[in-house]
Amino acid sequence: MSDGRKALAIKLYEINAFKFGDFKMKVGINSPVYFDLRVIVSYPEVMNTVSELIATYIKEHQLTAKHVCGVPYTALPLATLVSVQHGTPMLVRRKEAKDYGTKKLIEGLYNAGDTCLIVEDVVTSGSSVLDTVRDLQKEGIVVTDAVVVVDREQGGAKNIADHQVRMHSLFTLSFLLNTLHEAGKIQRDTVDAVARYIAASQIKGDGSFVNPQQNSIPNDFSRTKLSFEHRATLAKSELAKQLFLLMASKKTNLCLAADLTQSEEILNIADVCGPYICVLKTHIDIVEDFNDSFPTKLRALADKHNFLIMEDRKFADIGNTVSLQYGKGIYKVANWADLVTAHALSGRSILQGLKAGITENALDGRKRGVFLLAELSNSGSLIDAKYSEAASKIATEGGDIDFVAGIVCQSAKCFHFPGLVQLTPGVKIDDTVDQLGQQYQTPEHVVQVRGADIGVVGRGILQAKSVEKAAALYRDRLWAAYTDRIAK
Ligand SMILES: O=c1ccn([C@@H]2O[C@H](COP(=O)(O)O)[C@@H](O)[C@H]2O)c(=O)[nH]1
Repeated sequence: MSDGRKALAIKLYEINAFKFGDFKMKVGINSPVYFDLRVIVSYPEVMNTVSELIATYIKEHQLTAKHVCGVPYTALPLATLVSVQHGTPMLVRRKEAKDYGTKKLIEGLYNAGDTCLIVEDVVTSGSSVLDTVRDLQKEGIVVTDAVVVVDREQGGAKNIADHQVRMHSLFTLSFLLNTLHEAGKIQRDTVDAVARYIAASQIKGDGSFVNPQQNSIPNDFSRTKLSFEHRATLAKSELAKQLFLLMASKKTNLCLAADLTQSEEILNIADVCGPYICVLKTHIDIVEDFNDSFPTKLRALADKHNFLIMEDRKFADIGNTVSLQYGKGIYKVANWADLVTAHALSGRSILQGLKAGITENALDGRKRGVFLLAELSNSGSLIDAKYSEAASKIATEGGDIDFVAGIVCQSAKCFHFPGLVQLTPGVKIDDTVDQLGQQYQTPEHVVQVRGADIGVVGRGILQAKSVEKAAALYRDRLWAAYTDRIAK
């Protein structure tokens, strides 16, 4: 059972059902760790494993009951599988009574005095389990046990036991953290920081906190407080990991937007500014004299100065077209760009399309990654908060998150996952706007207020008298803003 549980713990982490960051909880405080077991319905093999583990647990501990009931809503499909596997009839608790027909809160066939076992996904304070227990008890149903997938160890087990219901868990938070640490997925620091946080935020049966000071507990996992080195250990994408480590070792979070139309100009500026940047960003379709040797020369400079190349193509079509645009045509972007940008407009298929565009020719031993656009820097952009949220969801949930290195956006609130890189364009020291809608902020503002990990500078460097001095200045100010941010 233990090996099966360990494998499942790692799988839950890999599919982002278990994540680190800064999450607002139902109990009113923010948490550095969050379980989102809703995602497992998209992974039938995970659903199967979880429900089999619950069924085995019930059998081994002889938790026999006449019915099984899932706490709405996430645990409902799990309870259904357990019911079918055990041949135990299910009861369904409605969260609100229908205002027509039977107006019942508990659906299914039962008699007063019947026993019922509760199934729940995650327990924090235990209040959701107790709400279900209460509604069952109102019908005269007897509840003595609840099986939960994850016990966050914040007092829920005791609060539930105070109502004469035993809580059994497949996983405690400590077990999950230690398993991930043993498997090399997270650092000891992460385990210790979460443990400190959980110990300091124990919840009593009435929903109040044991430690009245709990609101002052710092969440060490707010992404803007973590170092790039630490965030590299939490990244799910190889390119995000590489970029965090590159920034940390080279001490630069400057991306140069090389928006020039002649290939020689781009190569010259890449050579001069290379020592100061972590990423060089191109718009290959503005280059007037493109030929096949240009990407080869640019790659050589990227290797010489240790920076990554990002083609800011902002792909936005259906998956099939995007795969052709990425891998084929004159530019064959997939062959030379470490990173590309893409709009989230067409949904998840954009990621699948891009992955499909990486052809045999592009397999040079390097990984590829994408930055999804969740916000734009220009005035009058049609992107709204709902769109940004949906875009960041695509970047953090689902089977292709290993391909997403980061998000292009303008605000720290846009996403929470510390394993993604925030790239923020619109950085200039001496202007606030251009003639065509671009809006600029200072390096300090984008990093410390807007949450940028990388600041993108184009004309601020390209139009300077000395591009090298300007690159050094932007590098210094962006980097100092980052080091101040994590020191505070
Ligand atoms: O929201 C966005 C997304 C991308 N960009 C790109 O960044 C640079 C900015 O250049 P500046 O000269 O510093 O204005 C440019 O390549 C844009 O295509 C952006 O500005 N805003």
